Amino acid sequence: MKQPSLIFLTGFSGSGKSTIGPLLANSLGYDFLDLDKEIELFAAKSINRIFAEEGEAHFRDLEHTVLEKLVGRTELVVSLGGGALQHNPCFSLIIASGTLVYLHSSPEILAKRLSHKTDRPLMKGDNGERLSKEQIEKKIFALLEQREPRYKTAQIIIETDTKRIGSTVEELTRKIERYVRRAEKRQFVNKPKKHTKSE
Ligand SMILES: Nc1ncnc2c1ncn2[C@@H]1O[C@H](COP(=O)(O)OP(=O)(O)O)[C@@H](O)[C@H]1O
Ligand SMILES: O=C(O)C1=C[C@@H](OP(=O)(O)O)[C@@H](O)[C@H](O)C1
Ligand SMILES: [Mg+2]
Repeated sequence: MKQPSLIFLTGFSGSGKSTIGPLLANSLGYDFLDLDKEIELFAAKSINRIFAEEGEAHFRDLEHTVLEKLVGRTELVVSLGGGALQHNPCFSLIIASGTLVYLHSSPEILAKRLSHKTDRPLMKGDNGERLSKEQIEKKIFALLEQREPRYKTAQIIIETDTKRIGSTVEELTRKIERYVRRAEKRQFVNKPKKHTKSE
């Protein structure tokens, strides 16, 4: 059953899911999980090593395995990895289980935030070499074109480029509280009535 208060944060690498997630959970009074961190605990190895030693397909299977353990929970914020929605079993599970929130950032801002990072295997060259900011921007444009359609299926979409992190958290808290209240009310109204013996 879909749990409106099970909040999934999606968006491209660098959009702020892992940074904003815990702050948002605290503001909502919810628990928080970072799916990448849960995968690293489950696999007992870093994401870079999973990609290097077992490949992206295995990483996507791990994403699904770990996601299955947390669906059904309520009052929880989950920061997804940037590619989770592209794997059909994960996408189906996420949209059936909770509320999807898309943190939208421009490719230019994403490239700026990612240009000094080494912990995103997909932002490296084919031989694992570091890329220039321009090469990263090119990769972002290509991947975003593939991924944006599923990001945009989110029930809540928020711009992060020009806002301070605190403002994004405040705006998201208001939007999510309003959305969850209305969704839970709809579920209550549509809930099949129990027939008493006298009827
Ligand atoms: N709204 C923001 N403004 C400025 N820097 C940000 C913002 N969101 C994230 N960052 C920075 O961008 C980098 C990536 O953020 P992160 O939360 O890891 O993104 P994701 O989990 O979506 O890949 C981090 O260094 C973080 O501090
Ligand atoms: O874009 C992707 O496919 C990925 C994004 C990463 O998470 P972040 O979005 O937190 O960087 C992590 O799941 C992995 O490196 C794959
Ligand atoms: Mg992250």
